Amino acid sequence: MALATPLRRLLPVAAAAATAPDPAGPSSLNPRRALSLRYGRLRSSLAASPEPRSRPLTASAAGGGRPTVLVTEKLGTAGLDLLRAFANVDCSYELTAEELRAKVSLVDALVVRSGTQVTREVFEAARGRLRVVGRAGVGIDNVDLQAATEAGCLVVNAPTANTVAAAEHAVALLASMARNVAQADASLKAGKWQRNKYIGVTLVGKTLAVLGFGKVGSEVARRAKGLGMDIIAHDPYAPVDRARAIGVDLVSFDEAISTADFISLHMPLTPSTEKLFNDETFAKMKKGVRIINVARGGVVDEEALLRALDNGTVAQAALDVFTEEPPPRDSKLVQHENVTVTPHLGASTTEAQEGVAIEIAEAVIGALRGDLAATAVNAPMVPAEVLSELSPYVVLAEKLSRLVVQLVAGGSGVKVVKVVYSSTRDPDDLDTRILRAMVTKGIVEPISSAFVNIVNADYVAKQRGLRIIEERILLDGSPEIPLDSIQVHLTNVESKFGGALSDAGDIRVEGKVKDGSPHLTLVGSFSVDVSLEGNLILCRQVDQPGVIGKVGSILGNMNVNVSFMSVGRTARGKQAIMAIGVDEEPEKEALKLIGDTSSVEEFVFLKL
Ligand SMILES: NC(=O)C1=CN([C@@H]2O[C@H](COP(=O)(O)OP(=O)(O)OC[C@H]3O[C@@H](n4cnc5c(N)ncnc54)[C@H](O)[C@@H]3O)[C@@H](O)[C@H]2O)C=CC1
Ligand SMILES: O=C(O)C(=O)COP(=O)(O)O
Repeated sequence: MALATPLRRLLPVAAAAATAPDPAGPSSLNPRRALSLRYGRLRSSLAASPEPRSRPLTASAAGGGRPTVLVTEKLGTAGLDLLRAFANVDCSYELTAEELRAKVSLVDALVVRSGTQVTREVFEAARGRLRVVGRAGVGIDNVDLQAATEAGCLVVNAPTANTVAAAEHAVALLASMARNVAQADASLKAGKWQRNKYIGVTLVGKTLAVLGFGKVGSEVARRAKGLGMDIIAHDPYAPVDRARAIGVDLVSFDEAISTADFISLHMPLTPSTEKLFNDETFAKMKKGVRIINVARGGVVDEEALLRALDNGTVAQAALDVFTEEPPPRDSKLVQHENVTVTPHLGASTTEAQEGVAIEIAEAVIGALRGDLAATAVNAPMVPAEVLSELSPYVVLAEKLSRLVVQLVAGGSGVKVVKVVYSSTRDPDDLDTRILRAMVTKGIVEPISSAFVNIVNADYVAKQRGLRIIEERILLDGSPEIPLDSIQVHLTNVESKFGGALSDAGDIRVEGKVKDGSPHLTLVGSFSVDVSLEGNLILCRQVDQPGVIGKVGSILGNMNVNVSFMSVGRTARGKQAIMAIGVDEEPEKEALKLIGDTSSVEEFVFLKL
């Protein structure tokens, strides 16, 4: 079975890592990244930029050291071992909502299953410290994703390790419902022998409609085919080819529910699937239909199901999930004689729980280290190869943006940022979402208390009324190198350094990656070439002998080490810009002396 393979390969490797944690850090703990579709390291994508305002995910908010992970529901031991090798782990089960809110501000990551409601109040109570929520399973309907995104908190799930378990449980419910296994078992244990009462129905030749033809749904279809059933499926987003390959016809919702003898639900709970099964839809079903729900209770209007069971439209139902979990003790649905129930056991096999625990532990550790998780639910999914290729440009985009925003004269209010990418690559071959996020980070963080990362960049930009316009210049040449240069323009703002204005009146800077590190290559209309490291002084002067020496001596006399210097001029004897990289921040006195130097017309000190 295709789905079993990654899991089989994962378990021995991860178990070895768990027994022999790498003392140097968790880098050896994530071998699976190479096996499945994982995403490469990208420190600044999540937080780890060198600026003090950023909060590296590895450091606890209490001041460095190991991060702290709160686990609120039972997790497989191999996953816990992985977490413990990397972080302080607090396993506190069955917390009340109030207890969870009290604890969450003390942790960097939270690991939950379906039983913990991670609400907006939880994110608010975290007061910015919580960086990652790991959902050890598939459904993330118990996590307020919008609130997580606004808080810049990454949500990751473990989408593959429990697929087979959920599919097997659906098939178990299908067969036991058809043969009244649970009811007959209870009857016999109560001392009865009711062979006539528990006559069942056969599965062979019956039509099963799979609603939601994703990972679990397609595995259910595969298995039910083996039982001799005819399978149809409805899923507005499923590829026809995948269905055809398993011998399943994709049909409309109405056709699926009106022709099926059995209906198995496998879609997520979302606003559009909530109570999708209601009086109206039950009325369209074949009389005597049987329903299995291993997805989410909320996709069914439970009152309507009860009515459909009572009037015989639905002959039987098998339910693993409920709108409210656990359901009320006196729930008429749970007590109904034609309903078979299990307490949300779909993912509960030993194998699935170990797999899920490892899958989520790896995702949480990766996220805390600053990797982009493959299973991020509220961040753009950028493949590993793309990330590793773009990583120097990610640094460049952020540095250029940090620099350009410092050139704005106070009170101008940045509203529009134009980012121009020059590349030999076709636009379809260059994914710039991560670069755009870093531009937002670079623009917003120096001028506000906001913390921006890949998770919340677009949200923060929108909230602040900041428009990021991306443009492309297609260059001739080989597409091996993803980008030649990045320009960042700020339009409709005044600059405190006139030399940074382009002919169009925008503040404009351009950078390139040289030998893997970011360089500033253009300021306004002046070509320069300085490494974007440390701090930078930009001076505009009339090009004439001696100016460089004078400024250099002022810095030298003040013990400020010059790391780079580059001069760009329009023409000999005309305007020039001197870009000086300095390791230390010069004293005010030194800056004043630079300003007083004859021929220096303006200057600005910038922190990168
Ligand atoms: N009972 C349990 O313990 C478990 C429950 N689940 C639940 O099963 C569900 C499916 O899980 P996976 O297959 O892993 O997810 P998946 O994301 O692979 O598949 C879900 C499918 O539902 C489809 N879908 C979305 N809206 C739909 C609609 N209106 N009508 C029909 N199809 C629609 C999607 O296109 C997707 O193909 C989730 O709700 C998950 O939480 C999963 C594992 C264990
Ligand atoms: O993975 C899912 O969506 C599940 O429903 C499993 O939930 P659980 O982790 O067993 O609480």
